[in-house]
Amino acid sequence: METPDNSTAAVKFVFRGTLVHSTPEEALQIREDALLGVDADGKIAFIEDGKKLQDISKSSGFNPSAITQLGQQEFLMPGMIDTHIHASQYSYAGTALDMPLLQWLNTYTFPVESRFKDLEFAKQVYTQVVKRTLRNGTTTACYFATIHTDASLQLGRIAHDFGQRALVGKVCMDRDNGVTDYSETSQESQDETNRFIKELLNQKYPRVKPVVTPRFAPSCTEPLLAQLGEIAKNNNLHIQSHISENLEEITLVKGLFPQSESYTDVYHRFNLLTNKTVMAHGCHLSDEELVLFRETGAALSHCPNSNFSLCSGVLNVRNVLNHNVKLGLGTDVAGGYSSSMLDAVRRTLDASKVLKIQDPEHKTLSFEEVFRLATLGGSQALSLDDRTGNFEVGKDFDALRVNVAAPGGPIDLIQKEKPQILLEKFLNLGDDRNIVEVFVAGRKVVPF
Ligand SMILES: O=c1[nH]c(=O)c2nc[nH]c2[nH]1
Ligand SMILES: [Zn+2]
Repeated sequence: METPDNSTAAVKFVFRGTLVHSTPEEALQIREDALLGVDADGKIAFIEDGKKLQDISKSSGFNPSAITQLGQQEFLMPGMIDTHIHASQYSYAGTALDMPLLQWLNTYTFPVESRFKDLEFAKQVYTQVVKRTLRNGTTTACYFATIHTDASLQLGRIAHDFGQRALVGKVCMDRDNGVTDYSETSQESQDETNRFIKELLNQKYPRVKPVVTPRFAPSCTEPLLAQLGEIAKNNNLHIQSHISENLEEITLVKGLFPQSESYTDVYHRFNLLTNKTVMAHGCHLSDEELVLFRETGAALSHCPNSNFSLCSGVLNVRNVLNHNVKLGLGTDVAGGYSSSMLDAVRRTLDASKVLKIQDPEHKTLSFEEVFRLATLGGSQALSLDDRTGNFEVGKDFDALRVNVAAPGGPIDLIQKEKPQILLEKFLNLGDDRNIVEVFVAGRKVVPF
């Protein structure tokens, strides 16, 4: 009698059906009638042709009858990666979109964020945002919390408990912003950042990590930026912030940092641009600044809903990609009003078309390219592409099971469609009703 090969004996479950994902070479790669096996560690054990079922089941030691067969209108795709979202702003998502950035921060954002010293309030909002984003298919989120260490730690715990992969940032801001009850001294900001990092790392959550988070240059003094650069370097941590979102902000930065050659140079001088840095927006960056991004390996998070909602600007994604700068998509809740990465996909396509309207020579993004930005691009922007972002043997199984014709869902299919059309319809018309299951590292995290 044949014995199963031990090296692949630990296959936990297998899907058979259509896979759609991206590679660096191909924005959309489709595999029909594929077999995808997931091992006990939640990693992709094999991806094979469905016709090889008998051979693979023998060599991998699983029973062919235990396979989950996907339906005609279903496919598996990689989980989506939100490279920039303020968990602490979720309570007012969908409102307060009537002002430009700096006024918006003082009027709406800082007063709401100051409420997160109340751990009960924090728990309520953070539980809702983690559940909502998971339901929307966000398997990895890069979160801003607030200045409050204990509430930020709680966000890390909630993401871990629900099984979301997350980077969590305790926000740092030591410049007076005129809002009582929402500021910290430089010393507090440093000490609390160190405590946050230590306590979060001590939890040993496998998929939730701290990210050093200067809010943006106008919120931070030079000594604090310098300290945060040191902390990130000494602990080999991710870094996130905002850059070049609107013109008034850029003028403010010029006045606050007269020694710096550009907004990008402010962060560069304090060692805050690394290959583990992700900066939100960048709508108004010059080509020279994009070169600095590429040279340092720093990434951009494109947040088009926010850029439209706060009338900040329109990022030229094509130009960023032509500069070989890593780029992912972000919802930027609550400057962006939607917590769904499907919305980020649609707004990215809209932004690209706005540029085309302004300049007929502009080469618009295809839906396949934007699909890649929402998945593989995000994982590259967060330097997590060795773990997630697409379907490769050895990567974690972070995936969405999508049913384009889900009963009661928003899409009517009139006829049998090819996988490429099914994906396009889902990206443009779908919502959480179409996302029937969500997996992170092989664990089914939706339905809860
Ligand atoms: O969109 C944004 N949201 C914020 O909370 C923020 N803070 C600084 N810059 C910001 N931009
Ligand atoms: Zn933001």
